[in-house]
Amino acid sequence: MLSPSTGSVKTLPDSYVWPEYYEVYSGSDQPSIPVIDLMDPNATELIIQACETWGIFQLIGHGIPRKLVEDVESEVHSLFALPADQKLKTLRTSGGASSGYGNPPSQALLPRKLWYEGFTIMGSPVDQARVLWPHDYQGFRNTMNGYQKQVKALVEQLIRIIFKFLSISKEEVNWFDDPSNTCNAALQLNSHPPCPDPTRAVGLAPHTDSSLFTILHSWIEGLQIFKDGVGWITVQPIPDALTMNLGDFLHILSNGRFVSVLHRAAVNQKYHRISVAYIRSPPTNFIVSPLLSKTFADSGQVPKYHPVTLKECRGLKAKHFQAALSFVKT
Ligand SMILES: O=C(O)CCC(=O)C(=O)O
Ligand SMILES: [Fe+2]
Repeated sequence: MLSPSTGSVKTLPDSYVWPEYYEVYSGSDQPSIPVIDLMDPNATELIIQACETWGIFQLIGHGIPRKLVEDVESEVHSLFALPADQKLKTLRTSGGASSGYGNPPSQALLPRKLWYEGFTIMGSPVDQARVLWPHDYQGFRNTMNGYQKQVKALVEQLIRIIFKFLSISKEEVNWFDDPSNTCNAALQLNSHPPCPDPTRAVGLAPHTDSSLFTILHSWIEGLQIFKDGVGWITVQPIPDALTMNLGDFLHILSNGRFVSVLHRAAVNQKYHRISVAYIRSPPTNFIVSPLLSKTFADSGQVPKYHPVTLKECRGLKAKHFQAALSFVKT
């Protein structure tokens, strides 16, 4: 996590200097991430194709108003602009509240510090908002609740499209519509202030998400994805688009057919970059197994992964980080 003085430093402190430099592909033939209009009559085929070849796409025509996204961005800036000791009052602790200020769990396994501050919201943000703004928390709470509600409906629409293609029946995913499953979605707010030496610092280290699906928004360039055969590619923000990236659980459910995209966040010298990720996962203890029949009759019916729960997957990630999925492979 960034220390209180980091915002004003002119030189990158050693603890933030990464040994490895991630070159980004800059050829003129750089393939571009699919942009899909949800109102397109062929949206389903385009989404499935993007899931199979990229594991990520940008979505327009999704119906979430620009004004709401702008309000979220503005509330998130106000949150990270608060004094450090105020933010630290909501610090997430192991075994404590799962909402609040803190580092990604992977930080402990990384060789250097991330140029990063994060804030996680599970369920209603009201308790943390009250601590951060004791006299005026309603604006933050209402905006975040409003965004969570709309983005949740959008994710569910997309997951339904994907489940239908995978021929997943209602019984197989009875957890998906269960109203008591409120804790399998998180709003992850990410902040990367301007950095004095962005090529040697890392905002978020390369990772895949332990989710079914993540919906991301940022106005500022910084998200990069790894494409086999090409290398690291920058995702160019498009006005009004939301970025959809698939996580480990759709990869496992599809028996490896859908890509769980490797991605990272780069930082820059000029702008304070904010990103907002809505992360939708299966319930913590629900066992996910590859689906072998029906849609993928051609894939040889050999499961590529053992059945696994989110809890187990998180445990493996906390121990082995990006090597985690190799422990679930058959
Ligand atoms: O900041 C970004 O664009 C990526 C964020 C991300 O990967 C995450 O929150 O898991
Ligand atoms: Fe991510």
